[in-house]
Amino acid sequence: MTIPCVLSIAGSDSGGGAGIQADLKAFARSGVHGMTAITAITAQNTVEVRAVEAVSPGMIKAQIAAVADDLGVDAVKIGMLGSVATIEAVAEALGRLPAGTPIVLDPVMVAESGGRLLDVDAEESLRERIVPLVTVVTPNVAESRVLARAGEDVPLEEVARRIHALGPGAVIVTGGHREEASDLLFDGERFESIPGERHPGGAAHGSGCTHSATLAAQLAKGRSLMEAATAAREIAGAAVRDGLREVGAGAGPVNVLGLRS
Ligand SMILES: Nc1ncnc2c1ncn2[C@@H]1O[C@H](COP(=O)(O)OP(=O)(O)OP(=O)(O)O)[C@@H](O)[C@H]1O
Ligand SMILES: Cc1ncc(COP(=O)(O)O)c(N)n1
Repeated sequence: MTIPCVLSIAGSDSGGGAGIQADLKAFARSGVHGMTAITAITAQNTVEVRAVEAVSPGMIKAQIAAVADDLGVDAVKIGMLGSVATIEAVAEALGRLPAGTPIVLDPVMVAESGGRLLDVDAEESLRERIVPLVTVVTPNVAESRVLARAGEDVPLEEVARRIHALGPGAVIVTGGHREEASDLLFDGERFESIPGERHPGGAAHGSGCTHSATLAAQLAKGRSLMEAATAAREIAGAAVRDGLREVGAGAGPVNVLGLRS
């Protein structure tokens, strides 16, 4: 039996809580081989994003082609993209992957600590160039309202419908910032609520990255969208519950591998 190979196209978090670093831990948790195409390097900790440096579009495309040409890509997770130039490079590279490769997009916009991770002028490119290409997009509530251009008065179901109309296969609005912490899945026909316990005392820096990386890993393993979404909710929730509250002065990193010394 060959192990699935899953590619994360995302930014590096020097604090190890989110981004590429979270994705590799989540891939290991789901028992797949993780590969990376780094889009940007952030100088970041649990309190703030101090600096961001984009990787060149040519180097991003080269990383994706290098792994696709040799190891093969059974699923993709996309996280921080940052700028219009990066979005163009990633859209081009995705077009060269075999048709039907599952692609999960976590539309990262702002870090939990508040720093911007997507240029405001890149929101439209994300909507037009990436969202229509993906199998499933996993915004949190705030990101879903930006993607759908919907204010607070629009019900979440309608927000999900508007995002689906942009062209992805499905939408999962994640519930970390909702009172009941349940995720909402819309596949274009039906809504499914994916419930789970809320862990208010946990540590949630990297929860969205962990969720989307787990979703990609589970799809690479051949799970259905509902099975993969259920596993991603469970694993991300447990990673928040077991999160490293004592690490850093801000929101501590999630702990998807259940590490304790
Ligand atoms: N306090 C919590 N208790 C239980 N589950 C949580 C909690 N916070 C987040 N989750 C779960 O983690 C996953 C990610 O959700 P969330 O809405 O936090 O994403 P996000 O805001 O994009 O995360 P991030 O800010 O790390 O990018 C979802 O499945 C969500 O239900
Ligand atoms: C490189 C990178 N990618 C994604 C996030 C979002 O994660 P969070 O919202 O938990 O800060 C981040 N902070 N840094």
